[in-house]
Amino acid sequence: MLLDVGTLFVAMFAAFSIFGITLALSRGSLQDCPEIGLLTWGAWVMLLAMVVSAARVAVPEWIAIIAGNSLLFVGVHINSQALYRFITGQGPPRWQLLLVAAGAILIAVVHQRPTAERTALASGVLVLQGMPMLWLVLTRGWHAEPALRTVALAIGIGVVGHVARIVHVLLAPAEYAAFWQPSLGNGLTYLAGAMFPLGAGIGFIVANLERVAKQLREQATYDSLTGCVRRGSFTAMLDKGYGQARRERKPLSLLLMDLDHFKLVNDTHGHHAGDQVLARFAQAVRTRMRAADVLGRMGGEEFALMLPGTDAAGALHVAEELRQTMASLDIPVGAGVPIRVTVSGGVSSLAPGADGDASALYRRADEALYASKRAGRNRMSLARERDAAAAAR
Ligand SMILES: Nc1nc2c(ncn2[C@@H]2O[C@H](COP(=O)(O)OP(=O)(O)OP(=O)(O)O)[C@@H](O)[C@H]2O)c(=O)[nH]1
Repeated sequence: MLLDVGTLFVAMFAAFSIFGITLALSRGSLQDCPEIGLLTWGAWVMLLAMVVSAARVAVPEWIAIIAGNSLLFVGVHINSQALYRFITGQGPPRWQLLLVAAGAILIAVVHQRPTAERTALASGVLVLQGMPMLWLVLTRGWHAEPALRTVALAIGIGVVGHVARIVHVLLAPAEYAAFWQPSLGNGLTYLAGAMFPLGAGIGFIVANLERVAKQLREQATYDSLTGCVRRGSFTAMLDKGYGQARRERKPLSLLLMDLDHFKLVNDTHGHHAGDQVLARFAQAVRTRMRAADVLGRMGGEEFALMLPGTDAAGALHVAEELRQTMASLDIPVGAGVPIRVTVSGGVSSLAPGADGDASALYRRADEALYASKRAGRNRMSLARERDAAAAAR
C-alpha cells in the first residue's frame, strides 16, 4: 500500500492550520505560558513552509525548494525553542541554530541536483533537529509533566519516518524523482507531519496546562512568604490527621505559636523586616520537624504545628526547644544590627482513646497560647490541667 502524498500533504496543511488558529485564538488567555506563544509561531512558520513548497506549481522551483526547506528548518527550530525553554528554562544549544543555517545553505547548494538527493538531505537535517528534542524529553521531561510523553512519541515517529525515508531514498532513488511522487518514505514522513500537531502540539499544550494547574494548587495550598501550609489546607489536614489518630488510637499534638510583639518589629524596622522574621521563623521550625509534621500559617504572625504520633510531653519538649531557638536566634534585617524575636505557644494533645474533635483540640491550644501571652510571653503552655497531667505521667 502506498500512501498518497498529495492527500497527506493536504491533511498535514489542514492539521497545522487548525492547530495554528486554535493557538492564535487562545494567545490572550494563555499569557502565563510563553512557550505556547513560541509554539504558535512555530506552527505559522511550518504552514508558510508548506505553502511555499507547494507553490512550486506557480513560482520558479528553485525558490520553492530553497525557501520551503529553509522555513521548515526554522519552524522546527522554533518548536525546539519552545520545548527547551519549557523543560530547561533556557533555549536550545547554539549549534542547533547553526544546523538550521547549514541546512539552508546546503539545500541552496544542491537545489539543482536530483530530487532524491535533496529529499535525503532535508530528512537528514530534520533528523538531526529532532534527535536532541527527543533526547531532551526522554531524559528530562518524561517524569516532569506526563503529557510530554506524547510529545516524545510524535517526535519519535517523525524521526523514524525521516530515517526510513533516507534509507529508502538510497535504496530506490527512482521513487523520489518528483516532489509529489508517492513513495514509502514520502508517505511516512507526511503522515508523521499530519500527526505532529496532534501528538507533539496537543501534548505540549496539555503539559503547559498541567504545569499551570500544579502551580495554582501550590499557590492555593502554600503561603508564598513562609512556604507554610495555608490556613484552609492546614485545617483540612488537621481534621484528617485527627481522625486517623483516633482510629489508630495514637497520640497527636497541636502546637500554636505566635511571635511576640511582632507589631513592634514592623513599626520599628519596617514591613519588609517583619516579612524576613516570619520567613526565618518558619525555616527554624522546619529544621526541627519530622516528615509527618505539618507547619501551617494561620494568619499574620500565628503558626500551627501538627505533630502526629507525638504526645503532650513530646510536643511540649518540641515547643520548648523552638522557643529557646527563637530566643537566641539573631535575625539579620537589612543593614542594621540583627534582631531577636521571641515566640509564645500553646500545646494541646489528643490522648489515645480520648473523645472530641479537631476544632476542640485547636481551641484548647489557642487558650494555652493566650495563657502564655498573659503570663508574660516567651513561654510555652500546655492546654488544661488534663493535658498537663498526661504530660507529667
Ligand atoms: N511584616 C508582616 N507583618 C504582618 C503580616 N501579617 C500580619 N502582620 C502584622 O503583625 C502584627 C500583629 O500584631 P498584634 O496582633 O498586635 O500582635 P503582636 O504585636 O505580636 O503582639 P502579641 O501577639 O500580643 O505579642 C500586625 O502589625 C500585622 O500588621 C505579614 O505577612 N508580614
